[in-house]
Amino acid sequence: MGLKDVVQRVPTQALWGGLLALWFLYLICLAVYRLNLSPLAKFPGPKLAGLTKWYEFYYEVVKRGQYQFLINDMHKKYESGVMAFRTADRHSKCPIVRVTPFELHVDESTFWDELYNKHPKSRKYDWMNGRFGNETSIFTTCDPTLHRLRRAPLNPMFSRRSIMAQEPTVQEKSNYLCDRLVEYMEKDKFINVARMWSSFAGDVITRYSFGFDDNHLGSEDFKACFHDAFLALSEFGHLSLQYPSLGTLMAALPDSISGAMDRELAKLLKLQRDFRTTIRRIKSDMSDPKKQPEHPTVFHEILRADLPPSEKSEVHLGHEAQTVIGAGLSTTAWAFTNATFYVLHKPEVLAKLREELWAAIPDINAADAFSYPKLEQLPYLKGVYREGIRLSHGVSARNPRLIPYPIEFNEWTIPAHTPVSMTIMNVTFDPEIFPEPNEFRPERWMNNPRAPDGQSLEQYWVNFGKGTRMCLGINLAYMELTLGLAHLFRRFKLELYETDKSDVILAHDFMLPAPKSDSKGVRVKVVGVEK
Ligand code: HEM
Repeated sequence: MGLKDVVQRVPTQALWGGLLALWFLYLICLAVYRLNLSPLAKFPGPKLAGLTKWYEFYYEVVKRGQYQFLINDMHKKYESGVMAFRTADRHSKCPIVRVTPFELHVDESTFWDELYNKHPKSRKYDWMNGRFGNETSIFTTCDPTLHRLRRAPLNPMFSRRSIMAQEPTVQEKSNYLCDRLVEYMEKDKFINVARMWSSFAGDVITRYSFGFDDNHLGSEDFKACFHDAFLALSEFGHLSLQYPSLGTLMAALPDSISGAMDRELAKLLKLQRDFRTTIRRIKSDMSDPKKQPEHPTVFHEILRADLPPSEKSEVHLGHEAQTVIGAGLSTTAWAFTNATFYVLHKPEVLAKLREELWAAIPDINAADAFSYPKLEQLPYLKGVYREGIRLSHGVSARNPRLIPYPIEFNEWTIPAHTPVSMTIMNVTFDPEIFPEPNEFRPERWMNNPRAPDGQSLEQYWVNFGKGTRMCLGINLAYMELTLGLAHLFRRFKLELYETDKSDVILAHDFMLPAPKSDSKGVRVKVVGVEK
């Protein structure tokens, strides 16, 4: 009698009962393994987090981007035992906790350099990189060798020298933004600041990527921008991390159905298709000298680079376009929004900024009035945009790395290949390094400041990441923020309109930071033009 005969003779009910029992047995063994036998079982943290990823699911998906806040609480709640190298206040804090069955999280600012800078062979965490539907881009490529290959043609396009050549575009967009502000003043209408800066940053990076832009700055109330669409995508990311096929499913749905489900997400899905169409067009135009852009663009250069054909496919370059444009737009616009809000919220900051800008730009019509080489030297302006970036976080989510050998951390040995994450805000809001971290204080960046351990404060300037995976667009971000803020505050008098701190403070971590969900946005009115 074969297995088939045995199965046929067993009553169906008993068969299902047996399968269920086996499944329960499997779950019990899994629980025993995860809580007692796994190499991570010795690390502190809630039992539920060590048992199942449903714990994270609940806080990220159901409670909408709350897990990072809970992780911060875990560090306060759990005792690590031996701890003795920071101030007394920190001794009670456990710097390492287990946040899922497979991942550890560290909250110890001095460890940032170790995790992100000292192990070039570390990889990103595959599980975390499927959330945006752009899994072959440089941001989501986990393997360090493949990442190096993909990043190599992009690095020269974002060097300081190449970005200096983009100044005319940033000046043109800044001037256009100012023309639009006059329009709003004449109509006495408020402006949604995040959408305005999103249009600005989006037009700049799209122009540099492809040689044209969609003129979001010219759209009514800046509504054409992708601010809300990228936020919708990043919230959806929490769900598609747990169920990766959902992203593929959404992308396969007709626009009418995805649009009915989530208008902003549907806009983003359409954008993904538009990116592929643009890449296809650039590719087919490559051999026609009449169809070449006047200035080098990111994607023309990648297509000219000596790379394997797979690295020039429409799908891969579509992913790369989504990354470059999405990363260039959302983070920069939110830093701008925070800087704009806090400058207007703190009269003493506005006064100091105005004093510096008026001294540097006595005549706004002079040929070099807003020249970048001049304005990038202004220390207070630099402090303003740095605080805008710091308080806006850049990326609010934890960012894991897997190191291919065991590493030591305090009294702990972290096993090889364990996903270990840290979170930018834990460093940039560390009160020992950034006293009164919630305060917008441009002065903290002036006169070569030092951290309490004697190191330059630059060591803890981690909003752009560190090491080989550090932000590609840092030079462009600095130029946009310097010029955009200088034009805005030198040329206009502005007032906040029905806006307070709760419109910028982080309330949801969707990987991109988001304020309270009923925020109407940071809004301003233009109340005067400066001469
Ligand atoms: C204030 C503005 C910005 C902030 C705070 C910021 C922050 C970051 C952070 C934290 C990362 C992740 C680093 C890591 O994984 O360790 C990153 C990566 C990246 N950023 Fe930015 N970014 C900004 C502006 C820009 C701009 C303007 C661009 C335009 C090209 C850009 C393009 C990228 C790209 C392509 C990556 C992926 C790099 C890689 O994995 O190799 N970012 N950025």
